[in-house]
Amino acid sequence: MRLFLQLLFRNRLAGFGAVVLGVIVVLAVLTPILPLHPPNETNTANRFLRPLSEGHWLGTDHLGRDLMSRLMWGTRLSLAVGFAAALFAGLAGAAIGVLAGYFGGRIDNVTMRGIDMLMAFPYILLALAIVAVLGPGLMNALIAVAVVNIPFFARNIRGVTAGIVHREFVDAARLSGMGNARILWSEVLPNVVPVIVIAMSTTIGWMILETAGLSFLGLGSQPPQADLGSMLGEARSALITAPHTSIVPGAMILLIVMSVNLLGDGVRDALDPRLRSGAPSRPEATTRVERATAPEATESGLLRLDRLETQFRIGKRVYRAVNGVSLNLSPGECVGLIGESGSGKSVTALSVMGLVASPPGVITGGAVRLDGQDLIGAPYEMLRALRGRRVAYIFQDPLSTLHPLYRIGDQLAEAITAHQPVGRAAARARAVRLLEDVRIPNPAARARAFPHELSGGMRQRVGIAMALANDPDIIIADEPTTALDVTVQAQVLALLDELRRSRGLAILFITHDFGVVSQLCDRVAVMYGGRVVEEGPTTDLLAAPAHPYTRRLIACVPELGGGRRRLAAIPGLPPAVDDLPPGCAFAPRCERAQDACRAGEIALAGKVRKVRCLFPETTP
Ligand SMILES: Nc1ncnc2c1ncn2[C@@H]1O[C@H](COP(=O)(O)OP(=O)(O)OP(=O)(O)O)[C@@H](O)[C@H]1O
Repeated sequence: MRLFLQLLFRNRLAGFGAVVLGVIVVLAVLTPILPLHPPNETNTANRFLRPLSEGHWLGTDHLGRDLMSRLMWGTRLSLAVGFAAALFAGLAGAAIGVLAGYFGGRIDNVTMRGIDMLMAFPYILLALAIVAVLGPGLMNALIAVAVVNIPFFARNIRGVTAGIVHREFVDAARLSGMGNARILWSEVLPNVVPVIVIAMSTTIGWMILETAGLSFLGLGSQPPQADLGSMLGEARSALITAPHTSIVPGAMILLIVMSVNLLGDGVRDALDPRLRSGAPSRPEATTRVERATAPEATESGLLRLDRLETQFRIGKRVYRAVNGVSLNLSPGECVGLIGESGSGKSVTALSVMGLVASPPGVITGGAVRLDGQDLIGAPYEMLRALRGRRVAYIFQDPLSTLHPLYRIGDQLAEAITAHQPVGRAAARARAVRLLEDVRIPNPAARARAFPHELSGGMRQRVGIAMALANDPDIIIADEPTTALDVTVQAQVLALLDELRRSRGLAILFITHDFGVVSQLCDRVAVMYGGRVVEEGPTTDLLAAPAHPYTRRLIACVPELGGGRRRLAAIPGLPPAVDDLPPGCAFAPRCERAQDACRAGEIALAGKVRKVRCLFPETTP
């Protein structure tokens, strides 16, 4: 709740809306005890008094009634009707939507066709028809406004529910023996409630306006009772001679609807978890760069990362995800980047092509040089031309990177035409050849399949084919085999190794599996708390790890046939990157740590074997 309020008030307009609406609601609630004239007390001798007249701050109307009093009572009524209509429409629409989306089939068909019929009538005409049948009156206006808004909620919620019911956690609930009612209550509803709240918060303003509209036409509140719409309706005839009688209720409607809408937008942004980590704005096309100067190039290489720093800034917190990483990748070389979850491997990889989402990501220092050319801060068009063509990515879960509604052949062809001026037929033929290259059986037929029709291993091969589509020089593979079983994993690794050798590809391979590293990588860099703590040729590093963290990490790996060896889990937890300790980040978990380790910066020392440790296990 605190986080929600923080996010809400970080959006200044939403905060303004909340304050204005809060004041109006408090005044409306307190109206019966405020020292006001009775709202319906007429005094024709005092007709159309101007604002700031004695005893009547806002003046009087055509019957001499105090406008301030009528405004407060009218606001109270309009707010109550607007909120009640939104609540009614929201609950009824959500109930219909959840049931239709969850049960699908005939229930969905019947209810949604009914909803379609309601939507086929012009909105206001339907409201007028309902009031005509029920008769004029505020309660009937409320019912009419609520009913015409039910389809909006029903359709929205039905769509969200239909998307949720096929998700794995709902299947798991079914498998665990839960009944429909329990699944609806504990699995579906919690996912739908934020959508209902968001839809309600953004429609309350409309409902207040619509009720005011019906009252304006004489179909809502009936004299002498005042709501904002009926006040406007009564003031219509004196619009020119006594404009304040219209301006007062009109300004209040404007204030209420504006503040409700601003607040509703803020609630929507604050409830949307995707917007929580960043300002409610569109992500930038490349990662934002706030770098003072680029460091001097120290070594040459195909891809060279020099003291790269990437942070996430969320409110006042700064997460130093990548904290001065240097790496070198030569043509045909495979470098492994290994470390515990959260050590900054993926953010390092994404920073290379400016793919870290901004906000909240910012590259604050260092350089990424491709053939000597610095890519940090490069124009978007240049990065776009390089992405996929010179540097391609393979991600862990191909199901989330492949478009579910397009055939894989078409997606591959699209990746090709994004960078190469070839026709559709040539791109399709090349797509089939790529599938063949990654050893997919019957590639021509498979090119016509959708991603969900392939097995996990095959999907990952498609991911590799996609990365190869434009003959890149470098592939950055972010845990491409983690989701696969060991046999498929071995096949995919063998394929990557073969492709590397046959095409001279350089590979940056991110993993937390030393077995994979030893199979594939020439060199390996170990990351901890956003920094490289050890680096060197794979065989040397595995045979004699120098950093205590590397040694402990290797000791965590179970060995087949290794007897009843005790698995040594590393005590403690990885550091929070928004609160890194001074000195060595591993010191709090290290049995060799001494005071000097906590005193200050420790350099990555060495030439071929490098280690960032004052008391290494072995001298590299
Ligand atoms: N959008 C974000 N907002 C805030 N912090 C983030 C965001 N993305 C990543 N981080 C933080 O950056 C740090 C590095 O994350 P990263 O994804 O690079 O870790 P990783 O080593 O690749 O882990 P894994 O092996 O689990 O993928 C983590 O502490 C993570 O919490």
